[in-house]
Amino acid sequence: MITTITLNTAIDQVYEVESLDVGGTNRVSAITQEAGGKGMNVAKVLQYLGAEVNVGGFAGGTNGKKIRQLLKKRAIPSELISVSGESRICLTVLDSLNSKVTELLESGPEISVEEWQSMLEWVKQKSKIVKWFALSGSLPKGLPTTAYAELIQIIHANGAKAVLDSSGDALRNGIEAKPFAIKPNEHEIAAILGKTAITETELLEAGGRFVSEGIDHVCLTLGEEGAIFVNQYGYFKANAPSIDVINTVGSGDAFVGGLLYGLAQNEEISTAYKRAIACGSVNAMYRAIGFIDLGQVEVLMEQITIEKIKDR
Ligand SMILES: Nc1ncnc2c1ncn2[C@@H]1O[C@H](COP(=O)(O)OP(=O)(O)OP(=O)(O)O)[C@@H](O)[C@H]1O
Ligand SMILES: O=P(O)(O)OC[C@@]1(O)O[C@H](CO)[C@@H](O)[C@@H]1O
Repeated sequence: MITTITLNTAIDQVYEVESLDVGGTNRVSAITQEAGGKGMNVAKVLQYLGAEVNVGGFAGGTNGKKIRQLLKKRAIPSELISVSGESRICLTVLDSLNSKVTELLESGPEISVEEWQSMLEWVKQKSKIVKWFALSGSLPKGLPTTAYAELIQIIHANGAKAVLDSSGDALRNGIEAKPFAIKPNEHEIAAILGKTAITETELLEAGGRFVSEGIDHVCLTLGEEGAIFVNQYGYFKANAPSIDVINTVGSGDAFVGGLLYGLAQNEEISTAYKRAIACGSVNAMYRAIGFIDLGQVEVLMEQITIEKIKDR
């Protein structure tokens, strides 16, 4: 069993328009609606891969009710904690003519101290029986920036492992709790290092430092450029396959899904890395967020090469 936790769940709505006219009237040609927030996408991908998965997080109001319904429709078991605030809607607008993706993300509900305590207690109980966790996404208002660090400490205390995918202070503090794996993109790493841009050398240095500090797998995603991996055996670089891109939103989550699947199955690590990249790329080939086609994943895995840059 793998549990994904999304503290800021969402209804992910995707609108496709022919050519987005900012400030004008736009007619929507296609709509998809899904339970969203990063951990939900990780769970969808894990389910496609055939893993046993369940989801935790906060959900409130009519949007929270809808999120539960959407999960039920997909037969993804959910143990969301009810909150008094309203869960958010995240809107992605796909401009098909200009191949542009625009995201409009609500900030989500404010979480009370009591609601956060319920989450800590839930994770305490859950990590006694579940070995693998994905902790994904932004923190809703009301939570301390140490929220992921607190969850990781509880998960570790029970001998379970966590993969963290967040940004800003939540990522910086989460890294200090030494999760089993992290998956920042290059911009997220640059931001926590106080930079606006980052070179490959700086990325490698940061990855090496995180591994020295106790993180087993540092996975730095580079969009169409693939990913850099740092682990106890060295520094590696992998290409992303060449694809026809429709919507890259959720590719990072699909990557985490593929990685977690491989780690939980105790796969050869290079296979798990290739699966992660392939899942991210396949997600980008479809309009829906967190959709993968298993056959496509297998095909793309064959097109990925992992090259060792240097030893550690
Ligand atoms: N244009 C692309 N072509 C091929 N593969 C892609 C492309 N964009 C993303 N991917 C795949 O998805 C993986 C994750 O992408 P990316 O680095 O954009 O993650 P991210 O920024 O966390 O994404 P998001 O936050 O939108 O979920 C990449 O490592 C790559 O395998
Ligand atoms: O505000 P967060 O949690 O950082 O990101 C939210 C979000 O953009 O991330 C997913 C794509 O990765 C979408 O499902 C969702 O809308």
